[in-house]
Amino acid sequence: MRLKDEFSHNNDDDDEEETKTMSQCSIGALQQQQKNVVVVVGYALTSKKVKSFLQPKLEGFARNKGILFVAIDQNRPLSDQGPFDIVLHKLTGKEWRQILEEYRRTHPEVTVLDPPDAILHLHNRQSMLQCVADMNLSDSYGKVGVPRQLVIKRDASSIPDAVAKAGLMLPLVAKPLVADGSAKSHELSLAYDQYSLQKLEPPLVLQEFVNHGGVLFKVYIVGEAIKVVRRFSLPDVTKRELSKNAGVFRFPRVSCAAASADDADLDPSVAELPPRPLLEKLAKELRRRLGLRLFNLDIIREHGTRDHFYVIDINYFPGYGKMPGYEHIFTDFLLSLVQSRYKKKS
Ligand SMILES: O=P(O)(O)O[C@@H]1[C@@H](OP(=O)(O)O)[C@H](OP(=O)(O)O)[C@H](O)[C@H](OP(=O)(O)O)[C@H]1OP(=O)(O)O
Ligand SMILES: Nc1ncnc2c1ncn2[C@@H]1O[C@H](COP(=O)(O)OP(=O)(O)O)[C@@H](O)[C@H]1O
Ligand SMILES: [Mg+2]
Ligand SMILES: [Mg+2]
Repeated sequence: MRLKDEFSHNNDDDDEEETKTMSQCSIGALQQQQKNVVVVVGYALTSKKVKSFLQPKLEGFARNKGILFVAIDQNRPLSDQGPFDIVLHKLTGKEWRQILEEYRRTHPEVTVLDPPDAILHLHNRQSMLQCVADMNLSDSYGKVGVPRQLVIKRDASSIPDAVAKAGLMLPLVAKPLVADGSAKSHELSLAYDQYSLQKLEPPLVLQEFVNHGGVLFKVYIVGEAIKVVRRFSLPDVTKRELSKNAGVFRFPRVSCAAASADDADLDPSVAELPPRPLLEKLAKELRRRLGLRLFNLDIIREHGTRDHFYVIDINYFPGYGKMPGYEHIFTDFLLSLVQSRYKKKS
């Protein structure tokens, strides 16, 4: 951990002023203004993410706790910037991953949230859920699995046969195999009959649709902290609807809407949050298996059951701005990271 005094930058007695980079100067200047800085967080985020995550309430909170957020300039070498205690990022692309890997190698003292290869694991909707399937979590609080699914790499005409062979039940949710955050990766459809499946565009994952009463739970994880919220989701598909409908229908991003289902008048058996001990266990194990500290899960309860849950999606560095109390949780987490490093050293 960098303590207050180590941070103060005295320009007068610095002979190497000319070799100092712009970002070091500006961090120094910011530190002058913010005397109690203990943690410097470099961030590389999309402009959308900066807007939703780095809200004034977070920056204000952080400032009071001695945390300074500094934008990483992607046009300059990362090593010339900082010094950072933590690097926070959500950018895609091989080039960026290589930059970060190199930086992790040369700056082991910096906590990079999170390792690029661990994030990559979530960019494929098959590997994303593998950890949950392997875990086979089942205890007195409930059971957590993943919907049955099939990966189609190519050749849409083979889908009806492949689905029949695998014994998947309709309706099916068709999801692009790649989940890299692009608009296309969020284009999902619901398929009511086997033959229309030929219209889909591989590579994709075909997942059994699980009726869940139109409500899903978003479980946000920030290190060891967990926060759960309710969101509206797709309504149940009845047997009657299934027999009457045919075709493949694109559906919008229902659960991403800002409207939370937390205050809605819902059937209590649908609205009841998953048991806390079950989520604690799931989150702890996923943190370990995925090697990630910043992610969320979309989890649904099979309608008509009390404790059968399915994880349908895992997202890296999700929309924390929508998580109630994120400014407290996130700043505490950042401080805890630096404190645990400091403890390890002493
Ligand atoms: O922007 P938001 O707040 O809607 O956040 C998105 C997430 O919404 P959520 O927190 O689950 O409500 C969203 O979650 P879903 O995939 O919609 O479940 C994703 O995490 C999305 O990131 P990406 O496009 O997959 O890279 C997130 O988008 P980015 O902010 O990372 O671009
Ligand atoms: N297997 C499923 N059963 C029921 N609903 C699903 C299933 N998979 C996805 N959904 C619905 O589709 C939405 C988007 O799917 P998701 O896998 O979360 O993709 P994205 O990464 O685009 O958020 C979910 O929030 C949920 O409403
Ligand atoms: Mg989702
Ligand atoms: Mg997702």
